[in-house]
Amino acid sequence: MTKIAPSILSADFAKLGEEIKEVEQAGADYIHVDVMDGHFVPNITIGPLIADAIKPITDVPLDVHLMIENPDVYIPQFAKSASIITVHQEACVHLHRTLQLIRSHDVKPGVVINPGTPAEAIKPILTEVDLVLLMTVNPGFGGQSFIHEVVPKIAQIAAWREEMNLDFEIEIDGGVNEETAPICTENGADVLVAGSAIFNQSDRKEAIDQIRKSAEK
Ligand SMILES: O=C(CO)[C@@H](O)[C@H](O)COP(=O)(O)O
Ligand SMILES: [Fe+2]
Repeated sequence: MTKIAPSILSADFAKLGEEIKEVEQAGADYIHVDVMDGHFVPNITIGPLIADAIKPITDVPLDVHLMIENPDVYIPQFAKSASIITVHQEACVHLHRTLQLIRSHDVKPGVVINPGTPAEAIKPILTEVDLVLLMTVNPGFGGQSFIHEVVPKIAQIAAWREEMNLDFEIEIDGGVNEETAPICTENGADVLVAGSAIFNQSDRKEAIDQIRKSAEK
């Protein structure tokens, strides 16, 4: 079954705990936590203190998406609450070492690439990851439109996974909704991040069910 990871970037931060409980009860598979530093991307969001505060209120694994420069400095802090930590290839000078650092903290390592980065940039480290996250928007903000030109990269990563006999998950992030979800899964995606398509709806269960149903059509 397709996994759904609600991005709390689009939640109401004044009642974040309730928002997380609601998507947990609605069947969320991961809670997607977007961490932005105002340098790697032009926005500032959540730090480790918020991730620590969320952790004890939910049984859903935290999928922490680091959109920050020098992620190595902050990995030990996020490792206290995260089940998965993803780092951008574009932000890592020593990507292989950073992925090993994440695993050394007993957290699943994942790698992310922006829409403008070719799949080839991460081929040499696919053996090191539990998850590949493909951005279908330029990172920094929720509510943007899905960039369709990324779709062939989903299929490419899925093909390499099979050829190399690996079993990492493929996650898609940005502009995922009922219309774009099936395009992702048809091409090999296992996990769909959705922020505005879930939190902008009053009935979060209905929103998650609809995305999952259309993803599996
Ligand atoms: O990482 C990011 C944005 O940089 C995402 O996780 C967004 O938060 C997804 O939001 P929607 O496009 O689903 O509204
Ligand atoms: Fe994200």
